[in-house]
Amino acid sequence: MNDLRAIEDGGINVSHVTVTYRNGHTALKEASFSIPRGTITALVGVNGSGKSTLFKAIMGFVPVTEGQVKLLGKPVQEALRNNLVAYVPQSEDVDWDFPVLVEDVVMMGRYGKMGFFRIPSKRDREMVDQALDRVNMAKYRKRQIGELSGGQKKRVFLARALAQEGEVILLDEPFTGVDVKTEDTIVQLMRDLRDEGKVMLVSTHNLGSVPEFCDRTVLIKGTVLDYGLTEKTFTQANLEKTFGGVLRHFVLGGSDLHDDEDTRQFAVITDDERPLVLYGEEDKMETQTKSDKSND
Ligand SMILES: Nc1ncnc2c1ncn2[C@@H]1O[C@H](COP(=O)(O)OP(=O)(O)OP(=O)(O)O)[C@@H](O)[C@H]1O
Repeated sequence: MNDLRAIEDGGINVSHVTVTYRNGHTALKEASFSIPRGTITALVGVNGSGKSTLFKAIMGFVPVTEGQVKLLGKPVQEALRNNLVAYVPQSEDVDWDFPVLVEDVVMMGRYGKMGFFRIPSKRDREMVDQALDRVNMAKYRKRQIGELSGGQKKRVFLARALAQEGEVILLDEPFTGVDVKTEDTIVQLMRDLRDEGKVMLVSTHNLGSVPEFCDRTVLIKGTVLDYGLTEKTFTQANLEKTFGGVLRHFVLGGSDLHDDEDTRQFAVITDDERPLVLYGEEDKMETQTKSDKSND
C-alpha cells in the first residue's frame, strides 16, 4: 500500500508505533500501516495480539512509547479535540447496568460539539434522530440500554458513532454476538459510510466476512505483519503466520470432492467464528464470498 496516498487523503497513518505498558510489557512493537479515507480495513489477529492496544493508541488512551499516529493528517490529540474519532466498543467493555436510555447513549456522540452545560441544540436532536433511524433503532429510543439484545446494543453504539459525525471510525468486534440480519445491517451501514469518505478500522474474528466488505486488511501479531488490499494480503500463507496453530484448517479435494480429474480443492480456515472458504488450484486458491454463485 501506498503510504503517501493515505497521508494525502488524510486517513489513518500509524508509523513505527511501539506501546509499552507500565508493567514493562510491550504489546505493540514498530507497528506501521496507512489506510486512506473512503475505505474499510479489517484488523485481524489472535487474542492478545495487540488489536485493542492499537485502538487505544489511535484514540490516545495509551501513550505511544515510540513512533507516531496521525489521523486525517493531524496528531491524535488534535484529531480528538476536533471530535474526529468515533469508537464502537466491544460489548464486554460496557457496563450494561448503568441506567441510561438508548437516545441518551446516542446523544453522548454529540457531547464533543456541545457547550459546558451539555444542552442539546436542534441540530444535536436531529442528528440523534437520523442516527437512530439509520440503524433501525428509533422505536427503542426510550428503552434502557441494558434491556436490549446484543445486536441491538451494537446498533445503538453505531448510532452514537454516526451522531458524532466522526471521520475516523474504529469498530471493536462489531459482529460478536449479533445475528445475521444485524450483521448485514452493520455491513451495509459501513459500506454507506465508506462511500461518504469515512475511514474505518474494524477488528474481527469473523474471517469469512473480511473479503466480503473489507477492501483492506491489517494483520497483527505484536506488530503489523502485513497490510494492504485484502485480495493481496488476506492470503492463506499470511493467515497462517498471523494465527499460527490457533486456526483450524482443513482441505477437501481429489476424489472426495470431484468425480473427475479436477485438481481444484476447498480449504476452510476458521478461528471459530464465520469460516473463510478458499477454492481453486492448490497454489492459487481464492476466497469464496456469499456473492460467488458459481463454482463449477
Ligand atoms: N493495561 C495493560 N497492562 C499491561 N499489559 C497489557 C495491558 N493491556 C493489555 N496488555 C497485554 O498486551 C497484550 C495485547 O493485548 P490487547 O488487549 O491489545 O490484545 P487484543 O488483540 O486486543 O486481544 P483480544 O482479541 O483478546 O481483545 C496482551 O499480552 C495483554 O495481556
